[in-house]
Amino acid sequence: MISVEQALELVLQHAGKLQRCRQVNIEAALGCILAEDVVSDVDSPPHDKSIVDGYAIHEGDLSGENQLQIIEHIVAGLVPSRSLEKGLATQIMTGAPIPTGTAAVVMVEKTSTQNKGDLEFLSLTERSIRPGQNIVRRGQSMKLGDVVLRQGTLLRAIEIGLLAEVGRESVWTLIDPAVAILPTGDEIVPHTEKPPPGKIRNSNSSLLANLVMQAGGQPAESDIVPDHAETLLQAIEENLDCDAILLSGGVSAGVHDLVPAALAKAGVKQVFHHVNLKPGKPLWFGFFDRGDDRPPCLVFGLPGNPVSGLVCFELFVRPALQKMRWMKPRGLPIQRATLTVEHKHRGDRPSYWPAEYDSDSGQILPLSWQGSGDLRSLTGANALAYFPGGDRVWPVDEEVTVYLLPASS
Ligand SMILES: Nc1nc2c(c(=O)[nH]1)N[C@H]1C(S)=C(S)[C@@H](COP(=O)(O)OP(=O)(O)OC[C@H]3O[C@@H](n4cnc5c(N)ncnc54)[C@H](O)[C@@H]3O)O[C@H]1N2
Ligand code: MOO
Repeated sequence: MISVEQALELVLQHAGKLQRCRQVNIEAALGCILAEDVVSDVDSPPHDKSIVDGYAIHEGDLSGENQLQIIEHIVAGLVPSRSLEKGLATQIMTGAPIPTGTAAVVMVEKTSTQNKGDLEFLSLTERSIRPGQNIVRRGQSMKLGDVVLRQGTLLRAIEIGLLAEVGRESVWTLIDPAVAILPTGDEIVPHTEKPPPGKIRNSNSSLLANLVMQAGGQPAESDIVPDHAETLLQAIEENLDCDAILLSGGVSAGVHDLVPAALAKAGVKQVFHHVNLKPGKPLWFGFFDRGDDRPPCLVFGLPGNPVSGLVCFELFVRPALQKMRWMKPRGLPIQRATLTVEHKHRGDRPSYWPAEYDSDSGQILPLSWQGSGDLRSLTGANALAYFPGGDRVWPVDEEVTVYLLPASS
């Protein structure tokens, strides 16, 4: 049986960068991948500006000893109309353009003013003022024509703010990977129904669809596919145009585990079946060549047990979606953490055990978990703790590797 590392390498060998793009308004671009280089149409700041509320002064007055005559008050949105000379000062607000002849700006807190008739005078309490103090030069953070965002960038709030700063109403972005979700099994009923004896609700479609969305994909949930070879084949064929298909169930050794045979019949080429991990061992992976310039449709036969499906998604599907979206296929972030309780590991398979990670203390608590069908215990999990294969007692304070599950905010 291949290892997790070998399986991931094979998955990534077959995952290709998607190329189809669409234009979106920047208001709707959060989480999208930028498909163009973005160039600034302005200098930022657009003028030499003050970074404090205060007074602009001339280089002849940098000693701070002279009393200066205030000649103008520049509030936000105004531009100075008079140049500075020795003995003159202009009141200026944060962000306002400085008058020509300005050598430095002194913060208002380091000044006092005095009226003499119609005239207003400024005294400075600060001495030996540094030339250029409190001034940011035009174009210091970006210049007209600079490439400010590169193709392939994930658009977060920060990048969208920058798009607004360079005047973009819309941008070209990558179309999210289309991911079909096919739940299989005669025992599965829609989650909106009360399951009769022997049946179980379909929780995997909701779980997987939301994992896909969290990973930047566009899920399409299909109806439950019964354990019937022809129906299964048809459901697979209908979805081969997608960028990926996630089947759930029917990949282990049961009499109704029809998925591998149906995939072969649909022309999906098997790359591997079974990976040395727990939970998730029966994972099936293959690809379908779509016969055009698009990368192949990746097909994952996920084990039916919800936690097995979740673990396989995080270890293999997430990195594949990252690669499709031009990102580094890093998968989940990894940390080292110390165990808060002893953990007994049994079995040859390396395990990914649901756990609660505390980033403040760097500690990890493996949860009391009843196995791959027990999704309920994972409501307290924010991580998977990794234990290599082999029977071993892991003592308190021993360091282990943990994979951090994504938070939705
Ligand atoms: N003889 C063997 N039996 C099993 C093996 C094995 O190697 N040899 N592997 C076990 C492991 S490990 C797992 S994991 C499961 C996975 O089996 P399948 O992928 O074939 O999944 P099913 O048998 O169809 O279902 C397993 C389990 O999950 C429930 N399920 C299925 N679909 C859904 C759904 N959409 N929503 C919620 N729950 C679902 C299903 O009812 C079963 O309880 O096989 C072991 N057996
Ligand atoms: O992986 Mo099964 O993956 O042990 O439940």
